[in-house]
Order: sequence, then C-alpha cells, then structure tokens
Amino acid sequence: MEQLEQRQPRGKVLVVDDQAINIRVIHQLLNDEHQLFVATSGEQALEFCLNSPPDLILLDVVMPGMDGLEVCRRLKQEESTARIPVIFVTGHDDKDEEEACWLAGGVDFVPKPVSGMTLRHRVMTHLTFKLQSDLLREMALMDGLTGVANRRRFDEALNAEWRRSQRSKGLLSLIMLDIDHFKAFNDEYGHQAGDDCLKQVAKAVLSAVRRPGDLLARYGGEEFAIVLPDTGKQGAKEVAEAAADAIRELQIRHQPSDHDQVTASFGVASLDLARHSSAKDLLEQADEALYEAKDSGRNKVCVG
Ligand SMILES: Nc1nc2c(ncn2[C@@H]2O[C@H](COP(=O)(O)OP(=O)(O)OP(=O)(O)O)[C@@H](O)[C@H]2O)c(=O)[nH]1
Repeated sequence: MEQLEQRQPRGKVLVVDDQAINIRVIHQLLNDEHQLFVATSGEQALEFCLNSPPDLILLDVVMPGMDGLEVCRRLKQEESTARIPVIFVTGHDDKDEEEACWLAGGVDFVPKPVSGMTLRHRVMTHLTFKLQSDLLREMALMDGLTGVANRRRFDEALNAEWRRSQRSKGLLSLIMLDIDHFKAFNDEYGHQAGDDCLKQVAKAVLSAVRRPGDLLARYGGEEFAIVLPDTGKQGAKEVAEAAADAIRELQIRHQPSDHDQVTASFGVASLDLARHSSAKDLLEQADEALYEAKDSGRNKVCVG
C-alpha cells in the first residue's frame, strides 16, 4: 500500500452515483489521495464536466433518468470532455453489460461491491495515463522557443472558434503581427539575440491579451497570431494597440530599423458573415491588413 501511495498522482475525480452509500464507500477509499467531486445524477454529471472537466470519472451504470452509458456516450461526443477517462462501476457482471460499457466509451470497469485495492489501483493507473497524455498534448501544442501556443494549436483554436461563432452568430476577431526588419536584427545582433528578442516580444504581447478565451500563438518565424473570441473590431484594435505599446516599451535596441528599437506591424480582422465564408477568409483579411501596415511604414496597426 505504501508503494501505491508514492506512485499515486493527485487528480480531480468525479464520482457519479445516485446512492449515498456508494458515494460514501468510494469517498472513504479515495479521498486521501485525490480531489473528489460528487454528482448524484447523469444530468448533474454532464453539467459538472462541461463547466470544469475532471481528470477521471467513476460512473455508476444504473441510475434513474439518464443512465451511466448515455452519460458516457454524450461525454465522448463533446470535444471538451471526450478525453476524460470513464471507469464504470457496475452492479452486474454479465457479458452484455461489460460490452455495453466498452461500446459507450469506458476505459475500464469495477464491479460492485467495490474492492478497495482494485478501485485504488485502477484509478491510479488511468489517472497516470491521463495526466501524462495531458502533458504530452500540452507540449505538442506549445512553441518550444517562446512557450506560447504553436501553429497547430492556433489552427485548432481558430477552427473551433469559427464553428462556435457560426453557431452562436457571435463575434470573433483575429490579429496577425510581424516583427519589423527582423532579418536585419538577426544580421546585426546574431541569431541568439534574435531568439531572445522573440521570447521578450511574446511575453510583452501576452501581457496585452487578457481574457481567458484569448489565444496568442507563434504563427511561424517572427510572426504571431491572436484569436479573440467574442471580440469586435474596436476591441481587437485596442488589443493590437496595447500589444504594440508593450513591444515598444521593451525598448530593445534595433539600430538598422527606422525606429532604432524593435517594433511590430499588426493586421486586424473581425468576422463579417457577408464577407467571410470560412476561417481562412478571416485569416487572409488579417494578413492583408498586416501587409498594409508593412507597406505604409510599419510600427502600426491596420484594420481590414
Ligand atoms: N533568431 C531567429 N530568427 C528567426 C526565427 N524565425 C525566423 N527568423 C528570422 O526572421 C527573419 C524574417 O525576415 P523577413 O521575412 O525578410 O522579414 P523582416 O526582415 O522582419 O522584414 P519585414 O517583415 O518586412 O519588416 C529571417 O531572417 C528569419 O531567419 C527564429 O526562431 N529565431
């Protein structure tokens, strides 16, 4: 048991059961090692998961209203909850119910009455996988140099926000920014200083991107992109101006540039249903605005 405790990752575990006695048993077994949450119906469990996804779910199969199998199917259909592992806690040990659990998307099942040792080991095993895969996923979607999101994450976020804005007819804006005369910076101060400059610029821009749903990504080379959900043209322009100020405030010396310090050019585009029929159209408009900023003297924000 001591060995188990050393290896145990602490995670958020949601216990879903309509019977208080079952919840109490699981609580006693797991509460010292994990952060436990409880839902007493399928509907409550879905709502909880959509608002704050746990790392693992222990799900009773037979419940009044929505049963565990249906809860699991719905979780697997939803992008934000599909990766949460579900362990079914089953009352019957017949083959049909086992198969139904697999088909609904469960990763495992534990028979009732629950064996403490089995439950704790199963939870530990699946939590370890989940937390490790979260970490790998995070690393795969992060830009190694600056620590902000990478191009892949940006593409995913822009497409997701695009779909969301189509469903809700909501606002969506995009900013593209590109450091001015960066080739000359590298040539003058060296590649290492160039890398350091990129890191500082990313940090400065991040300070202007304040809402939890906003996403700053390194789009490639010395170009960054910002996705701003629920934000119109004026709001996006303000974010771009604040980011431009933050870069100027860094006062990184850049003698070959017209401004003697590192600056960037910005292109802003906001969703216009009459004009854009895909996320690509929005991206192209932001790109055109960026080129207009470059063409008309750099170190400025242009709105498309
Ligand atoms: N140090 C460093 N340089 C990079 C990195 N990625 C791209 N670059 C450099 O960024 C420079 C971009 O040059 P250009 O596309 O010609 O643009 P620019 O010199 O910034 O000119 P304008 O955009 O027109 O103002 C190239 O020299 C790239 O090698 C990186 O990760 N680190």
